[in-house]
Amino acid sequence: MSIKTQNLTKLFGAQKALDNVTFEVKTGEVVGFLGPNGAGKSTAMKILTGLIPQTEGDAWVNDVNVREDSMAVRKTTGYLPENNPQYDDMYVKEYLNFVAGLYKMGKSKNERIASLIDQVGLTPEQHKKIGELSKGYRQRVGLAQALLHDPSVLILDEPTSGLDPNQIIEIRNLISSVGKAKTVLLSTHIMQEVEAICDRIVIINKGQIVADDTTANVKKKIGGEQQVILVEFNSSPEIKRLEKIEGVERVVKKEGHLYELTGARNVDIRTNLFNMAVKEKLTVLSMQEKSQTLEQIFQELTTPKQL
Ligand SMILES: Nc1ncnc2c1ncn2[C@@H]1O[C@H](COP(=O)(O)OP(=O)(O)OP(=O)(O)O)[C@@H](O)[C@H]1O
Repeated sequence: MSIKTQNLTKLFGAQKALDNVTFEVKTGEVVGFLGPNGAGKSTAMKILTGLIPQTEGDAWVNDVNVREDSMAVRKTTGYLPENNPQYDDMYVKEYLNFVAGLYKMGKSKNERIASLIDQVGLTPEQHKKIGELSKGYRQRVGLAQALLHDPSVLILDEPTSGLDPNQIIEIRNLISSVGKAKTVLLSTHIMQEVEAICDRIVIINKGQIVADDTTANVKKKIGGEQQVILVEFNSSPEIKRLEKIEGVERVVKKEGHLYELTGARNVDIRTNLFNMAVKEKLTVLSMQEKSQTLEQIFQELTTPKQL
């Protein structure tokens, strides 16, 4: 197991930023850490990288207890903090050299820096001062800094926040490619990001884990009780006729001759719908099951239910 937390709790004064948080990231996995603002993502990441201590519970990176040996953890962990603080007056290479010095990287560092500058796409901007770089390029410097000592574990706090759509895709591709050989825990608010690059998601809300599974399983579990069928006819039958189909609980007419039928999953609505269409001489042009998006699931798990 590359990352493990057990009953991790963090109090800031009276506020519980983390409340008994237990999760694991297996070696080689890319896991998305999701949650609304203030959910506790950055706090958990700071504890995992040894920046702040937990109040209770334990955290391990590569089987090393973070509280017991945070220096050993730092050697095998690359961390991109949320605000990616860097020295604006330093040149890109100068900064990476400085970080390499902190890791006591020795002579190999020049070669490593040159290859990372290429890998993260910093080549055209490598001669600039960090303060002169756009947000996307600053983020690349942050990633290069996190990758410099070739860590086996990467902890990335909102790596694509504030980037334009092209930069988001570039940084995502970069994470995907470096993620092939590393264990990655990345926090994000962007659901597509999780679907695009993560093997699994851990969703946290108000300091507590509310989901921990593969994206597909989370979708199945949360959106699993109901099925939604989109059906298009070549005419517009009355809603009442569709409501009579066995298993259908709700019908919503969409644009044109398109309808959305919702019902319990234990009845095969599609077969019943098809049989009814044949019987009533309705022509079905298309029929498909609509899957719940990760956004809807995230909303369901992290917003208080209306009474
Ligand atoms: N140093 C601190 N002192 C006091 N409260 C803090 C401190 N750091 C974090 N908190 C509080 O802990 C809670 C969790 O914050 P955290 O930054 O971990 O959330 P997050 O999930 O990373 O949010 P975001 O998505 O907005 O970055 C918040 O309510 C925050 O205000």
